[in-house]
Amino acid sequence: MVVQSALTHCSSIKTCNKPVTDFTSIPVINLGDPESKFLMVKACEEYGFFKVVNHRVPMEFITRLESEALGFFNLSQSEKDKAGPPDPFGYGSKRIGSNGDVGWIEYLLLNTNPQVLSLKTLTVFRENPEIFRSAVNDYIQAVKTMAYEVLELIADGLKIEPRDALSKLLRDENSDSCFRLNHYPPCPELEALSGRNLVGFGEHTDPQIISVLRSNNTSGLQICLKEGTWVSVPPDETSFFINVGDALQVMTNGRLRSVKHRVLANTQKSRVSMIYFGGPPLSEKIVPLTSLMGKQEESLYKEFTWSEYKTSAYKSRLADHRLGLFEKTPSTNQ
Ligand SMILES: C=C1C[C@]23C[C@@]1(O)CC[C@H]2[C@@]12CC[C@H](O)[C@@](C)(C(=O)O1)[C@H]2[C@@H]3C(=O)O
Ligand SMILES: O=C(O)CCC(=O)C(=O)O
Ligand SMILES: [Fe+2]
Repeated sequence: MVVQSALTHCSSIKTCNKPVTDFTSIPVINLGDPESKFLMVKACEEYGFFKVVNHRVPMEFITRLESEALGFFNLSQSEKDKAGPPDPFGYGSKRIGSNGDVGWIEYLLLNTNPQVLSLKTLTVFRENPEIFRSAVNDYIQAVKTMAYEVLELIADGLKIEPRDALSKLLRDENSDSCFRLNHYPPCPELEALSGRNLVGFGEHTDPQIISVLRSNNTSGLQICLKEGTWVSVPPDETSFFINVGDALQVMTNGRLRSVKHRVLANTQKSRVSMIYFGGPPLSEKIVPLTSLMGKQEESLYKEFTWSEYKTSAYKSRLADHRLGLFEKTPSTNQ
């Protein structure tokens, strides 16, 4: 994405006032800590968000994929466009989804099934598609393993039985998961003009069960706290950040909350992020887990399958409160 040509589209991309406080009290979970299951549940109840350290994902997988991603994003615009437009998989620039959202971003959206790694994507790597394919697959495999562990710890912490009630949905061969490589180029000109930041990825919640995010050392990610304050998440290239998604909120009958988040483009440095979105099979009914429900407790949500939710989500704009349509008593906040 060339800065000069992209600037001509700036008028449609939102800007944001910069000063937002740092999220200094971010819950940091060490996967080796015997207390981690309780700390995770507390973090998911309070924020729907936490940082994972001691994750056992080899740093080599992370750096290899980051360098492959940069290799792709540094190609000429016409080369990158051969891997687009996203349908939803493939290369996209500025447009996010198909309902009018735009941001200061370019990205590759991929299917996590190694067999289905989009042919369009591979066309860009004519010279050596296997290098890119194996970097993506090694990374996704390692991150999936960590996501299963995180979901099993959350199930333990919530006393859900069996403990794989959540993780089995991601382990399923029909799991509807996806993977995203995001690149937010710096935009120094804009700051000079207005002292504001361009929105890279507008505010939203992730529709799936859980998202596992890793970025380089460039700031930009912000989350929205319960009372509506936005805080900046200090970047940490050696750790992962976990987002609770809408489906997990429903499966816990609102006990864990899906976190509203957004990314602001940095004026000086480019940000590269990689996110695994763990979703259930399309046919899965998304309902509160019985072992979590009190005797008289009723579901806060109407019954729906992941396929129904996904169809509805993909018709929505980023900032829409997607779960609203499925709440028995529509909420006013969010
Ligand atoms: C505007 C949109 C982009 C999105 C599909 C949607 O219509 C609403 C949800 C968006 C989101 C957010 C999390 C993930 O980045 C994503 C891949 C997803 O599953 O839901 C994106 C969708 C997208 O970029 O296509
Ligand atoms: O790029 C990031 O850091 C987060 C992007 C995001 O929220 C998403 O792709 O859903
Ligand atoms: Fe997201």
